[in-house]
Amino acid sequence: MFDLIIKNGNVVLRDGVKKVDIGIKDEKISCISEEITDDAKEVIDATGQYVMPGMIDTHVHISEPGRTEWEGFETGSKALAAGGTTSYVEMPLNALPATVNKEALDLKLEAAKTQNYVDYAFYGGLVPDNLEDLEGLSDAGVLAFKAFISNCGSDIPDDFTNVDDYTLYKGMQKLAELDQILCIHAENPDITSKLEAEFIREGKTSAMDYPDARPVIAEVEAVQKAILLAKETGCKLHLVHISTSEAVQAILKARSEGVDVTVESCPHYFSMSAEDVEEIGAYAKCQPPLRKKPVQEKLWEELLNGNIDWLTSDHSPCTEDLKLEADNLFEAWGGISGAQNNVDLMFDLAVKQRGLSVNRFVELIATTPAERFNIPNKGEISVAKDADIILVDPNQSYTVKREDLYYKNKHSAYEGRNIDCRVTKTIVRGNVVFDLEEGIVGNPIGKLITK
Ligand SMILES: NC(=O)NC(NC(N)=O)C(=O)[O-]
Ligand SMILES: [Zn+2]
Ligand SMILES: [Zn+2]
Repeated sequence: MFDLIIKNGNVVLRDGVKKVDIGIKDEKISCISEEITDDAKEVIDATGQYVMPGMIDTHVHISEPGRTEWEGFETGSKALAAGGTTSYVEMPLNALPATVNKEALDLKLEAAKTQNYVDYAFYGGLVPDNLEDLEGLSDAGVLAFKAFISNCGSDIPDDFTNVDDYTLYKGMQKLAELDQILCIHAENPDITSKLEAEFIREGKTSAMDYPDARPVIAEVEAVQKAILLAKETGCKLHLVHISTSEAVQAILKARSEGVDVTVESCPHYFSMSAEDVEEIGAYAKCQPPLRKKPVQEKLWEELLNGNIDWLTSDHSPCTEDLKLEADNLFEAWGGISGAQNNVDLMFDLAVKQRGLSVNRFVELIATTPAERFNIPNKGEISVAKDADIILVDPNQSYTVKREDLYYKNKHSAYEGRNIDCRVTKTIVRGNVVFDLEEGIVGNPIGKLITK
């Protein structure tokens, strides 16, 4: 007797898409077979839909505690569930205090405990003056670490701060010893902050000016620095939200020379360009910036050629006033609320419109991040793995509407956009947590994942 059987779906397995049934028992996938006729407490008919592992979103900012008016674990994890994410890793910045020592992590753990609808894990931060705290964070189970080679732009005392070169060097040495991955936001802070100031002085603050104030070279230079230090220290490196082909190429070159480095990008870099920001406005502002069309097209080539390892949302929410009340785009909060539209949007754009294979898509959203972050029980539909499964209907279309968003602040750069694909069910360890008809189902059953 199974707890749940998913029947008749096009199941995305490692070696191809197959029409098979999936039997789930005690939160795990216990049987995959052409036809399962056994009894089950519940049967889901997935005819006409893809059945794939849920997204593992390794880049989410939930700002709780401390900035709960921006986002919280309950609302954020509901949005993730509704968008087809079954696990996420929470960034060490935007909450107050930032997650840069064990005490701050404990506050996160306490706040997260009873509110998550999907499984979750945490990053620790690497900031100036916390070299002594890295081991404690590692021992407490953070999945990886995060640093900024970029301006964090906050002078609030408990907020996150970017690393200086000394901290980066010493931190990487320490993280190599601890066998931890360091994830880096890479944009040269000197170039970007001084260029931005210059552009503002000259009144050049349009959507098309913004990427020029944070130019491609700022990303490439910071990526090169990170690579150089990773090579020297032996630290495992991951570059987050990469926005340019040039940076991807630098990473590929380093990997071919033996550096242990991976790279992510985000749906917004593929779904919107600087030209679109002119219409959408500050909702679509982020760092690194959305690029102009020709730059974006080169990033698309990298994705389609298999050169980007995985996709993340970089869900970086805020209250609406920080988007709307800024004097100009340069002053608005940089961060896009995107947790709820990753799977459907990218399936539409990459698989349906540009011919990416469904198997490659699943590697990008689930299999590769699970392997890189060493989450051995997730990321794949195979026997004995956690039953973290989503149903994706490639034949449904819908328009993104404010009232359907679960975010604490219901704004999105995608509001009004039509998406030709839809997540219809999200299942976390065998529990349906989202159903298109019913919305969020049941209680917050999300569990902590530790290293
Ligand atoms: N403080 C942030 O959340 N920053 C984030 N903001 C973006 N991406 O615009 C990020 O990941 O850098
Ligand atoms: Zn970042
Ligand atoms: Zn981020």
